[in-house]
Amino acid sequence: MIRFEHVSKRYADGTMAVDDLSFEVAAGELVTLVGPSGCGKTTTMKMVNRLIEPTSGRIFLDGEDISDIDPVQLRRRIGYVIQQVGLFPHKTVLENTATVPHLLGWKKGEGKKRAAELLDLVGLDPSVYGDRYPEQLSGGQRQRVGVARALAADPPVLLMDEPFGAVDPVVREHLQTEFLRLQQEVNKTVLFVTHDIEEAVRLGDRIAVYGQGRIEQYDAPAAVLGAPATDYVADFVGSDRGLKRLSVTPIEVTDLEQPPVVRPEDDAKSAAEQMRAEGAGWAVVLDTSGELHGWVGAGHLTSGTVGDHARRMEAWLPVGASLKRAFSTMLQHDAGWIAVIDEDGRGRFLGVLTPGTLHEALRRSTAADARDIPRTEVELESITGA
Ligand SMILES: Nc1ncnc2c1ncn2[C@@H]1O[C@H](COP(=O)(O)OP(=O)(O)OP(=O)(O)O)[C@@H](O)[C@H]1O
Repeated sequence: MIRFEHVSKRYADGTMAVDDLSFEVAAGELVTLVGPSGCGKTTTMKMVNRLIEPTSGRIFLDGEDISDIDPVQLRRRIGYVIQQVGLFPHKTVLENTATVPHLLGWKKGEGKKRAAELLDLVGLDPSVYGDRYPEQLSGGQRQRVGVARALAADPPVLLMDEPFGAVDPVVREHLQTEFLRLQQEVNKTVLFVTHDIEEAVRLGDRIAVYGQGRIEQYDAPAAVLGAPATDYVADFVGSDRGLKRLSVTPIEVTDLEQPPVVRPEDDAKSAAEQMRAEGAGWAVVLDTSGELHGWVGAGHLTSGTVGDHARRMEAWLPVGASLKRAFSTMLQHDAGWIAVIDEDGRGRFLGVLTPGTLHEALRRSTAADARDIPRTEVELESITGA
């Protein structure tokens, strides 16, 4: 969808902002550009909508060389969101959002209708916020209007330059979560500039880690964290990259252990014998439909049925949740294991994750496999990254 071919940019004063850049962003992909200040991220982005012209090399949009496209036409295909938002102070939120449809000559009613839909989509009720002026909004709300406005003409491509940079960390995380949900719906091709590796990892399908004017690594978040291509990247992602990687590695069914399973109606004493025979101190209690009922310790099973002694299972997660959530759930409930259930919300029990299997799951890192690195070769300092 977007392809850079040997693109360089040297400014008039001789600064080499971007040096022989080649990379490709697939349709519907969200790529984060991350790196220290001055490494050329913004220059890269502004070359896509021709706010800056490259000194050499070519950029293609959907196979078309963008230097052959009229800049005004080009920008209609590309939404642009920046940190300072740039809302018009004397226009209402609804008018601001309808700016591009208005410029495109849509009928007034159609533009406003579309603007209202988009405000809704970014979590701002148009009946509450539509008639306000930008100064009557919080920083986070203004950013949302910026995103809505960029989406108004439904461009296939979005360029976002530190769009959530000016808000506090809590609002920022909230905006990130909302944006990820929005992206699932609108499925744009997105270039997203940030200097925050956490944000890059959280949002990106792929991350381009910039050194000075160059991309040092272009890979999935788990690969960047699990197998940094250079010392520079390792340094940039931080010594706690093992921890960060927990948040981008999902629990998979193959990670799970299968503990002994008993039923609520089972006789307690025979269940205890069965568990001892298997060398297990506890078992998972499932009802007949395979749903998680709770758990039970062998030591309690002295009389009656298993159901009389079963305890509620507090520590559980759906499959696909991140290993970070798994670890955090273990800590929260002071649990040595957590139950993992079906994603569909019907609660079918799939197995348990223990600290040992969690560690293994982190080792197997899908990204390491994708890069043909044998799992056992993936360096893993420890899950605390020490
Ligand atoms: N118009 C310009 N003329 C000369 N040099 C420039 C110009 N614009 C940017 N630069 C320089 O080019 C380099 C790359 O700048 P760019 O804005 O692309 O970096 P960045 O990675 O986006 O940085 P930041 O995270 O601080 O926004 C920097 O050294 C910067 O000083």
